[in-house]
Amino acid sequence: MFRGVGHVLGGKVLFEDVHLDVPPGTVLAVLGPSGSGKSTLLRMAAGLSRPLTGTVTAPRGVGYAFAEPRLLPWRTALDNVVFALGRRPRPPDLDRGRALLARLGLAGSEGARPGRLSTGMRQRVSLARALMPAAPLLVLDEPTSALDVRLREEVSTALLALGADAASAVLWATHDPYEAARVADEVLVLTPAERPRHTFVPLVPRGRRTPEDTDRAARAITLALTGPSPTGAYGAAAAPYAGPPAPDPLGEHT
Ligand SMILES: Nc1ncnc2c1ncn2[C@@H]1O[C@H](COP(=O)(O)OP(=O)(O)OP(=O)(O)O)[C@@H](O)[C@H]1O
Repeated sequence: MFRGVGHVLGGKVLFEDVHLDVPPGTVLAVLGPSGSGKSTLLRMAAGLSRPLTGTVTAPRGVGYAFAEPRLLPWRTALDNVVFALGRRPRPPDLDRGRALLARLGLAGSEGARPGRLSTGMRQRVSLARALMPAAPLLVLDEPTSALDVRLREEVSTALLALGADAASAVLWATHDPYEAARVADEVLVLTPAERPRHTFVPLVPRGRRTPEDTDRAARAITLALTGPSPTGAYGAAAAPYAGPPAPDPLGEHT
């Protein structure tokens, strides 16, 4: 997907020589301090902008949930969701749209316009819209940032079931190391250090991950975000995680 990608914005080098692949059915979480380039990298992955150096191969279909919901205010929640198809919705499309909204806790709000919804509800409508096309690439820019703790867990579980477990490749930007450690198969940290500008944190496959693995990985990610030597810090903690990701036995591929 990314081959030797580097980018500069406003005179600041955001990343350089990034190589990454996100296989179908897996989640790559992207973390980094505010302004480190997460959204920029996500837009490139979707083919919405070009890198200064290197190449990006974007798939044909992309479901994208931007950091701000960007809903059409004159359309209902359901109309906003099915709008993602870019064609006149058929009855099965409307059924799928309703089911996605229900899965994200919005049953009963299908007919509401965005102005009548809370910030967290609008965020979930935008997530349902991104899921609607069941695209090969799902890009989620801080998808749970407007949700309370309980909803964060519920919505991230639903996103995994409807995204990665349905065979999409998922790019998921977040500020939360614990969320990344729970949902991702691999983590890309845009580091505040000058060198390296980015580091990858591999994780125990989701189907085999214990709560202790998640806690350990969250600490490793936090170290990568803050520590001067992320590779060294993770190296010690990472030994039990080594090995390629195995298929998630809980995943229901359709
Ligand atoms: N159009 C632009 N022109 C110049 N600089 C820009 C432009 N867009 C973004 N930037 C800068 O690029 C950097 C990366 O921005 P980006 O939105 O990708 O960061 P981010 O990691 O997603 O941040 P946040 O966590 O705050 O959402 C920032 O320093 C930002 O100021």
